[in-house]
Amino acid sequence: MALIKVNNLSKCFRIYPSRRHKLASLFGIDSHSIQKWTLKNITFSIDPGESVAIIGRNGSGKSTLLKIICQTLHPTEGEIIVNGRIGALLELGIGFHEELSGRENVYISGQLLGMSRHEIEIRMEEIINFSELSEYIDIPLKKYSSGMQMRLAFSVATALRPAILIVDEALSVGDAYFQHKCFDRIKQFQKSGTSLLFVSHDPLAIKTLCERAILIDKGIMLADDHPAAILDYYNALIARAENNKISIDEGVRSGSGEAKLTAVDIFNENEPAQVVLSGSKIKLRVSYKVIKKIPDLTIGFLIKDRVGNEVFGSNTYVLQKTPPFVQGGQYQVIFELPDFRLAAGSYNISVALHSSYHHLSNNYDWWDHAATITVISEQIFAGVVRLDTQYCELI
Ligand SMILES: Nc1ncnc2c1ncn2[C@@H]1O[C@H](COP(=O)(O)OP(=O)(O)OP(=O)(O)O)[C@@H](O)[C@H]1O
Repeated sequence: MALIKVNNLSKCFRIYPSRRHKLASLFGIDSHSIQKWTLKNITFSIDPGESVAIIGRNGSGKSTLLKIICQTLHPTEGEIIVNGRIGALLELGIGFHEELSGRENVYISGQLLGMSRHEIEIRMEEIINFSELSEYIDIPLKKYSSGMQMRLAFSVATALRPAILIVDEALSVGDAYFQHKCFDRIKQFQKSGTSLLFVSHDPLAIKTLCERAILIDKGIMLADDHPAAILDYYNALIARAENNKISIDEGVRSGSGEAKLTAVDIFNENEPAQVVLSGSKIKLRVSYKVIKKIPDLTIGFLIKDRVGNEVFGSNTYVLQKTPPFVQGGQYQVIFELPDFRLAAGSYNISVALHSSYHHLSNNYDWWDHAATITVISEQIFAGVVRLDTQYCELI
């Protein structure tokens, strides 16, 4: 018997132009709302012990689907059958009360997860120990950082081994140490037969924890396959969206236009790539044309992580190279990064044509988010870059 069965499920939200209109709808007066279908005809089932990732771009409907499975939202159409106790770690903040202490929140969210007060009391010490928040457990939650809230939420959600563990992206809020602790517990549960339903943008975590993945885009289920196949599909989807965005949205380009970037492509071991293994050889190919006479040319790139932190940048000026810049010429240059040791995650690359060291002097063309790259890693390390580490013992 399937643990979760989702049959032709659709969800429609009503959007009101104002609070007043929303309030009026409660009294049966609704002339202004519009319908927004967030999920359309989703059908799949999950067997006991199966671990499945839900993958999709922002706003594609993943959280809505999980909330329906957890029964905190009702579907508009279709049915959902759940045969087993759910342990859920949804978006941070759900079921938590800022004014109450950590301990009081454990009682409330534990009960929301179907535990009795007695069951929570028995497990309270273990919940607090796992979260490592004993010093803070009796102060109001509003004093907690988001990482601390995540610790508490995960500890409660996993206090009893559930038949199905549902983890939304909340885990990514925690620090690397606690994330590992969570992953260890998830793996232990999986070994004991718990099914996992996991929403993440982290390809490595998906491949490590799940044997199946479902891709949702704009509320429609596009595919249900092995994680590797789905991640390829997903990356193609992102790349297409990025390209579209760039061609239609001039806001991501700036510059005086004397020289123009025409394409930015990433190659991994000579093959075009969107997903690369940490430590492999990356080539960044920059195509450009020189439209007007310019005094000199510097080509630079800047790699940022998905929250916008600058990870690494360089340019032809600091590399002491002079790229060709004859008026009317069309050129391609390659930046080779032979040991691309970034941590697993998604990065975007901005590229610029300017003069001298910095793009603030004569910015010809600045292309923000010109390319995106997803790094997967077989090695575990903290931070954004894997540095060579030697260990020796002094006797
Ligand atoms: N209560 C609501 N009322 C109206 N629209 C909503 C509501 N909840 C979600 N939506 C809309 O439904 C769409 C899907 O949202 P959802 O949070 O499920 O996407 P998601 O795939 O989880 O996105 P993300 O990766 O950004 O968390 C979004 O356009 C969102 O604005």
